[in-house]
Amino acid sequence: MAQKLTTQSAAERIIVPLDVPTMEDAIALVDTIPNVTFWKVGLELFVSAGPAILEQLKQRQKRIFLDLKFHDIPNTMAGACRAAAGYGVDLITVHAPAGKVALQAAQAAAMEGAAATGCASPNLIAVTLLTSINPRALAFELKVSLELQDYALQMALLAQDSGLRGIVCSPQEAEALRRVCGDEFLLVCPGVRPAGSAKGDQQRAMTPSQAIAAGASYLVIGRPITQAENPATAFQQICDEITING
Ligand SMILES: O=c1ccn([C@@H]2O[C@H](COP(=O)(O)O)[C@@H](O)[C@H]2O)c(=O)[nH]1
Repeated sequence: MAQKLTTQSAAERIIVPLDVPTMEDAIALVDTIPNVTFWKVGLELFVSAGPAILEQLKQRQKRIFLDLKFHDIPNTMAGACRAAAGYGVDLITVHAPAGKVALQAAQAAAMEGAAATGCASPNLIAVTLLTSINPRALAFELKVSLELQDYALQMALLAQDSGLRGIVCSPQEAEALRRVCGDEFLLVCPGVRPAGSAKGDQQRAMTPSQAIAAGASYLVIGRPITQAENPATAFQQICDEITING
């Protein structure tokens, strides 16, 4: 039976993305929600602010998910992961469809990059299928003939066979993937929406407590928190929802 979470342990399972255009906006947001312990730096902020934002987060003793979703040939993936691991971040993303040789090279290079800089090894995790893709887009735009759940499973197994520590997946696939990939494999789930909040571009969403019950290791929850009138209250309400309904 799943263990009941306390409010604090619920808070530690939520990663909040800093999807903002500047370093100043990012720092303001971090300081607005002091109870958030795990922040995600994605493409928008890293392209605009560079690695200096990672230093700011470390100074505040925050955990960091560097979500740059590398997808390239093996040599380039390896170089990017080696460099990213040198920042001393906790999680790094790549795309699973880059293929086994690229994923293995990325995993080995991340370990080398961490060792060379004396940083703790990051967990490299692979995006199975973006949570903005629905079954129709998978079939008719991406021309993938597998059912969405089967495709996500194949990508998860590819990541696991390549030696990665986990995946990014929708909470809708989490239960099946947890069953197949086992308890130690990290399932990091975006596409999480409290009941009644706008889905935006997320196509395969679940509520926070449903996602935890489905087996998610971490939830990535952005706009329902960061665009709320009071982000700290919105974060607290999500922690409470997980604690009460989980
Ligand atoms: O499949 C994926 C992979 C990454 N993301 C990222 O998660 C957050 C979600 O933000 P919301 O505001 O809660 O929608 C965002 O930074 C994405 O880049 C994802 O949504 N889906």
